[in-house]
Amino acid sequence: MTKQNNVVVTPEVKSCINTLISTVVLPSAATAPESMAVIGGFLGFSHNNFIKRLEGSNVNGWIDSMRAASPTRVKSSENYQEKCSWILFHPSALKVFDQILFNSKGKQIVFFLDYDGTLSPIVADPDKAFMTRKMRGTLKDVARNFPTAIVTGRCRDKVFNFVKLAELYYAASHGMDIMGPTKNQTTAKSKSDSNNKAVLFQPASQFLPMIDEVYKILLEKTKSVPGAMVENNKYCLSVHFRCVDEKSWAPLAEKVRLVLNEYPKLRLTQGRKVLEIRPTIKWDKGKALEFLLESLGYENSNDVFPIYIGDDRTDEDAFKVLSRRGQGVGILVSSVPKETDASYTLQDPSEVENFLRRLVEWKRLSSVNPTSAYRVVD
Ligand SMILES: O=P(O)(O)OC[C@H]1O[C@H](O[C@H]2O[C@H](CO)[C@@H](O)[C@H](O)[C@H]2O)[C@H](O)[C@@H](O)[C@@H]1O
Repeated sequence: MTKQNNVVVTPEVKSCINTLISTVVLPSAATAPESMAVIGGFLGFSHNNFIKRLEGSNVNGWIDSMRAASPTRVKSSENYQEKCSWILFHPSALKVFDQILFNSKGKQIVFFLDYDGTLSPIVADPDKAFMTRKMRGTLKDVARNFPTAIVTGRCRDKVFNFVKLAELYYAASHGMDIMGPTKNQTTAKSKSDSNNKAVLFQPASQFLPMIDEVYKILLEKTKSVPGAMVENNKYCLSVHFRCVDEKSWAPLAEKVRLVLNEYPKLRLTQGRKVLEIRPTIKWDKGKALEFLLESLGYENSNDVFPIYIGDDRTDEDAFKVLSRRGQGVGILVSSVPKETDASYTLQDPSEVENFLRRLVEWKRLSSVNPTSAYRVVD
């Protein structure tokens, strides 16, 4: 493995470069894919069709964005070239595992993990997004070795019922409900709630009545759309359209828009086949990450190496924070090219489990024999 201009050149990357050189750098005019361009010796491509913000756009914009969440298949050759370009800039975290370890040298690794699509596979029924037993075991070991937080759009109770580990931090409802570990002593500044749990921060409490009200209205308004489902995530709401026929996406989006017109203090964002309704406060997963780092005593510290793993658009706020701070790494879970501020990728939750397991194993070896700490642990 070699490193050129910040791009890690694995054999896979090398093969991609060769393919790209033959098909893009020296293309015949007829075959050059429109979306790709040679930029300063490197290859880039337009991702505009992958991400569009819903806020402020009209209903047609919303529908485009809902479609963009599941891009239609491009021709397989184009798809391969696009993927090659993407892999160059966002290599697999498993392939650059040693480099990540090297960069974390002497620093405290802190884990931030999204839930749906990261620790559990995406399934049609949100109530059945179970984590495997293997993942839970690995997560338990991760938390034994590193401060670990689940950062999710789900409400705290629901995600806790899936994860069932009291030793973790939970930043639920897109970070609007942050709780510390209840099992072991935590160094984070906390106060106790009525159940004697270490509640750290709930910046949107005043929105609870409004969210409840809108939940009831949306349940009523969307019940005529087959497959639509409204989920109450306490400080935010999810309107799922994964099981809705594409023909009904526009009417569904219109119904949601009409309801939100009456609530200017709520905003709409989008996740994976889901419209997310949230308070307009300036709070997101990125802010939650910063809050937790501060609570752990790493506000202005260079001695910390946060690793954030997530699959969703909402995780991009956290990737941006890491890239702005120049600290740690963001890892996007995706098997297809997406616009992202993450540095690395993992394909699916089983690769996430593999990555976490390797870090636990490295930690075990390094405490047994500190000199072996930065050797490959395959
Ligand atoms: O921040 P996350 O932990 O990724 O939560 C984001 C949303 O995840 C859930 O929805 C997603 O997963 C479902 C189960 O696999 C899937 O059916 C749905 O299409 C996905 O969007 C959750 O149900 C939402 O409430 C979260 O906001």
